[in-house]
Amino acid sequence: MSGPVYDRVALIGLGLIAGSMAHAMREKGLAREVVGHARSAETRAVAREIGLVDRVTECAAEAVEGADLIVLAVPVGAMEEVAREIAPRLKGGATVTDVGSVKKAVIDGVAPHLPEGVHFVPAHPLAGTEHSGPRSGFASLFRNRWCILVPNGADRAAVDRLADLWRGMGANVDEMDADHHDLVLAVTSHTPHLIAYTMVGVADDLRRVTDSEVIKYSAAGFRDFTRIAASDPTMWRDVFLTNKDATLEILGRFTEELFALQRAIRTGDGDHLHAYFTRTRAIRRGIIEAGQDTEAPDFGRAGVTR
Ligand SMILES: NC(=O)c1ccc[n+]([C@@H]2O[C@H](COP(=O)([O-])OP(=O)(O)OC[C@H]3O[C@@H](n4cnc5c(N)ncnc54)[C@H](O)[C@@H]3O)[C@@H](O)[C@H]2O)c1
Ligand SMILES: O=C(O)C(=O)C[C@]1(C(=O)O)C=C[C@@H](O)C=C1
Repeated sequence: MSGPVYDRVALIGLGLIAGSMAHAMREKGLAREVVGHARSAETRAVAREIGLVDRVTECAAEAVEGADLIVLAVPVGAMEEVAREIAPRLKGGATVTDVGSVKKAVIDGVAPHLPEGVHFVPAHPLAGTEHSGPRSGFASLFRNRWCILVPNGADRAAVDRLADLWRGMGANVDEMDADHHDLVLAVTSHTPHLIAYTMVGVADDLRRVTDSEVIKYSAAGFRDFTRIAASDPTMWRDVFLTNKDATLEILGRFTEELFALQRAIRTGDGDHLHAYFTRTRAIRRGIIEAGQDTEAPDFGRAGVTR
């Protein structure tokens, strides 16, 4: 990609995702100017200290003035409030996007506030870490990861331009409708996070029995759970409050399967357990063979046998 995709980009909320976008856009020269708004004086001070963006504003509406692309990078539950605040100052022809982990609730909250002539192209980069805040971003976060756009009838040229920005930051781009996105993410991200939170909570409840052994001897599986369970509480509270139906649907299925496995353990039904684990192992192997786990170590691929 050559040259900037947008002249001025405004980032609202300067945390992990906005910070990573700022680093990536700067590294690849994708925007002529990046303006950032943060609510707290502390975040604004850090953003200035590390030179995260070209200009930091105290007021969200001031940040979006004259911007060609406005990125809402706040927790899902704060999107509507921010949209209401910036709406009167948006430039005609500008594109508003968001990076929220849930799409239907964001569309319902944001779209009604945007004036005619402003394009709204919701997006969700499937990339993150358990860290948050203005120091947590890094330029390579989106490299070889998916970014899902949810155009919802938006102007084609505006959608394609946003797709160019995400590709410029290293992501692969796909499109989906909002309900489908929310169901897929309930399976691949939201419910797994809830399970990790629960498992770490259970271990913590048992800490008097196990002392610190759970942490000391934690094998890779539990260590991964603790990493996931360290994710931002505000962000995840909002995810579950706004993707309620899909998460409850998947949780219902999950508990049915869990009860079946629990029964197999109690009754000593080894065939059931073996057949189940064989099926799930094939799924992991399929992901690696399709080259869809870019972080899998080589020995993971080499270990795939039929
Ligand atoms: N962390 C991830 O793994 C990840 C991945 C993909 C998408 N997302 C989504 O991206 C969005 C941002 O997440 P993040 O990880 O960058 O979070 P973060 O906590 O690192 O940053 C969010 C920032 O928004 C600010 N904020 C909160 N309410 C605000 C308001 N009303 N006005 C202005 N600023 C406000 C917070 O102070 C914080 O600085 C969320 O909607 C999240 O669902 C997160
Ligand atoms: O790796 C992590 O820390 C993440 O959990 C990132 C993750 C995910 O579930 O994959 C979390 C939430 C997002 O909306 C997108 C990505």
